[in-house]
Amino acid sequence: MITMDDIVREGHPALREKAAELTFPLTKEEMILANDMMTFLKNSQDPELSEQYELRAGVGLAAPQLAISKRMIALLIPGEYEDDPPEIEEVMINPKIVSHSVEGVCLKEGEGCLSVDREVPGFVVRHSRITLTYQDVTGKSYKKRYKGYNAIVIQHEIDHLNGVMFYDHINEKEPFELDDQVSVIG
Ligand SMILES: Cc1nc(NNC(=O)[C@H](CC2CCCC2)CN(O)CO)c(F)c(N2CCN3CCOC[C@@H]3C2)n1
Ligand code: NI
Repeated sequence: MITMDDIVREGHPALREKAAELTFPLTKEEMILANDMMTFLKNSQDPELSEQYELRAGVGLAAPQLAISKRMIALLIPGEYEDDPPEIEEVMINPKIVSHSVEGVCLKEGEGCLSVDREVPGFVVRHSRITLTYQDVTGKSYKKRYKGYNAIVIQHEIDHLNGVMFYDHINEKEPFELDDQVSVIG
């Protein structure tokens, strides 16, 4: 199982590389990786297991964070209420933002990253609405639209596939500067 020991931290070259597209059918190893990434997110959101294995909670994970430079991300975004089904529970292969809004959005508390062992204060402004194409582990293609919190998480993960860290987006001089095209959520 994936633990925090498997997640590389800033300074590791994999976090600054452009990851390679996957081809289909996926290898057995790639299928196992997809499954292990989703299992990590589930474990990290489980109060007992996250404590037992000392996991930091995550709603997303990208393969480069495991030093695997492939375009694969896992998303496990809970529903609004305790017993709701997850908002997103998906492993996306070769995800691509094909269009996006002019308007921006950011999380009120800023962002963190499982590969960054420090707080980096500041607004991380992202597209508030995105249209995404991706494939699932069987190779089936999708084209979907996401907005708000879901769009933020997806963009954070796709950034990892392009060697971008969340703090690259923070305005160093004015970390909490906002223009009127940006809404603050969360
Ligand atoms: C927002 C949030 N970020 C958490 N961690 N950071 C991450 O997921 C990083 C990715 C996120 C950072 C900002 C946008 C994407 C991981 N990243 O580095 C991968 O690239 C959380 F854990 C979390 N939640 C809310 C839901 N809760 C359900 C119950 O379990 C606890 C969980 C806590 N919300
Ligand atoms: Ni991250």
